[in-house]
Amino acid sequence: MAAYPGGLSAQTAVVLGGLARRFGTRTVLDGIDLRIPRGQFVALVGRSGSGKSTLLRAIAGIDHEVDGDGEILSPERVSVIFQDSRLLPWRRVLDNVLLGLPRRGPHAAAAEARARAALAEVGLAGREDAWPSELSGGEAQRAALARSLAREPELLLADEPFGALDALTRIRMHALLSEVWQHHGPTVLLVTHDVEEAVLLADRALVLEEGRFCLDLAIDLPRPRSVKDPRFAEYRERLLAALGVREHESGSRTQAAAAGPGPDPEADSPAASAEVAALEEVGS
Ligand SMILES: Nc1ncnc2c1ncn2[C@@H]1O[C@H](COP(=O)(O)OP(=O)(O)OP(=O)(O)O)[C@@H](O)[C@H]1O
Repeated sequence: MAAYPGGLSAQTAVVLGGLARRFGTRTVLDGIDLRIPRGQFVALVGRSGSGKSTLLRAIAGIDHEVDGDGEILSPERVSVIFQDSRLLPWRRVLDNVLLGLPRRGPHAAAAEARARAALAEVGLAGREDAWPSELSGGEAQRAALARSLAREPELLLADEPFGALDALTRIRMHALLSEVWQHHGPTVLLVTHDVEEAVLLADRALVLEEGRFCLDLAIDLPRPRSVKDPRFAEYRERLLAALGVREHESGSRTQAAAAGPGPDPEADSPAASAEVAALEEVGS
């Protein structure tokens, strides 16, 4: 990626001009223009294979084979979380959160305090000495979020971080991410299949289709947000329409516009459904 003419301003976290990515003869990203203001929560939605992860990897600086112009906050201010927690199994939870942070010297005590505070913030106080194998899927993702928070990122890139979680855990994670964003105010780019996740959490939803954005939608809903708000349904329908999904195909709740991992069947039990309904207000 070449430097962007004009570069980042103090108000901008990401700026891309004509970003392209080809794999052999196949063009996956075809001239993406994007400017993300600092502090904005952006959801990146698209069908499976539309190039969401490819775009996130380009922004994260993991993929250097991209063409076009762009400028992103420097890597030490960017943190990435993935669908799997990527915790190192041979390190205890606290040591995972401390990865890459100073363990010795004048900044070690402050780093450990930040790591412990981040674990407390995600509800894992008391689990610092656990091994990753002792955590549930949701706890592991919370530990991954803590690892990001401990770095105090200005840009948080999240590639379907809740995609492998059951419905109930996913809703709890929505509330947690919403709180974290409101408390710390990082810029967030969240890749998701789930249009309801996008409308619950984001200020802006981008729909990627055939290598370009076919919709750039400002989501102007007050927080805390509820799926029961009639305007919520309007945003949801607009996103589904952009994805080419008709209402009767979309199902009742949080249906992915494209194939993704299904919810845990146990989460659809009557007790779980009641809890889901109670939890559906994010950020409340
Ligand atoms: N390293 C690679 N080599 C060749 N093709 C690739 C490579 N990485 C991605 N692709 C292709 O690029 C396209 C976009 O992939 P990408 O993972 O970005 O899609 P996605 O929108 O994130 O999909 P999903 O929602 O299923 O995760 C896919 O067709 C994929 O096969």
